[in-house]
Amino acid sequence: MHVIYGGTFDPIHHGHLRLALEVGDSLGVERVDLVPCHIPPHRGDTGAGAEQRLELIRLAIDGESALGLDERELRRAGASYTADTLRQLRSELGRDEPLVMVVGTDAFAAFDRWREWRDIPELAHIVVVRRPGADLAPGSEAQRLVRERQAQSPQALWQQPSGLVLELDPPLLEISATGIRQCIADGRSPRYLTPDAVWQRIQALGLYGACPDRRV
Ligand SMILES: Nc1ncnc2c1ncn2[C@@H]1O[C@H](COP(=O)(O)OP(=O)(O)OP(=O)(O)O)[C@@H](O)[C@H]1O
Ligand SMILES: O=C(O)c1ccc[n+]([C@@H]2O[C@H](COP(=O)([O-])O)[C@@H](O)[C@H]2O)c1
Repeated sequence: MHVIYGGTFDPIHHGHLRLALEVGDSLGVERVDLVPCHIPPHRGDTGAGAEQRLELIRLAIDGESALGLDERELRRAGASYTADTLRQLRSELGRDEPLVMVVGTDAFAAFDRWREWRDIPELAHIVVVRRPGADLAPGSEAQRLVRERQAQSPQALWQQPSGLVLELDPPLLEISATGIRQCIADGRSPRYLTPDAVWQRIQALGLYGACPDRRV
């Protein structure tokens, strides 16, 4: 089974890292690959450039064998559409290997606005992680997909290559990249929200309004 977890990761934080470990444990896989967006299709400019976000992820997962980094979206020009990423992976993995994408309910709520979203369940399973305050709207396409394709257990995802939606409700850390960017812009330290190595590099690069001369 191949598991990917996509995001803007602007910047990566302990909420992302913890979630990836929780999902990997629940599914029984050895590794979850983080897939940073190059150009997010759905939001404005990022605070840090693609290569900078990538560098921060490398620092965050250094020495952690349960987390990997898949750089394919950064190597592709233009907006990073998930359907393109899954299609590429499917052709590499062959048609029988289970492929899983992980997404929080905040991002999945707008699933029917993703490019070629109807193709995605044919390419991969979807693990939807329930995030507090981001329930799927009743009657939405996202909720319909969860109902119609619901997997009864993580084991079910091992039995077929794609097509199921598994809801997970692991303990989550209430951390957001927006909160971290705001904290730094306000001149406060985001320590303990993101790995120390990430925060040190953010300061050294002066990202998100961090002042390189005033290390905290
Ligand atoms: N604290 C968290 N715990 C679990 N999942 C999270 C957490 N933060 C983000 N996610 C999930 O990680 C994926 C990537 O999220 P993203 O990179 O947008 O992070 P974010 O912290 O939500 O960023 P921003 O605040 O800029 O929107 C999404 O599927 C999102 O639901
Ligand atoms: O493919 C799309 O059209 C699409 C639209 C919105 C979001 N996504 C993906 O959803 C993932 C989470 O997005 P975000 O905004 O929470 O970082 C990330 O991998 C995005 O590429 C993908």
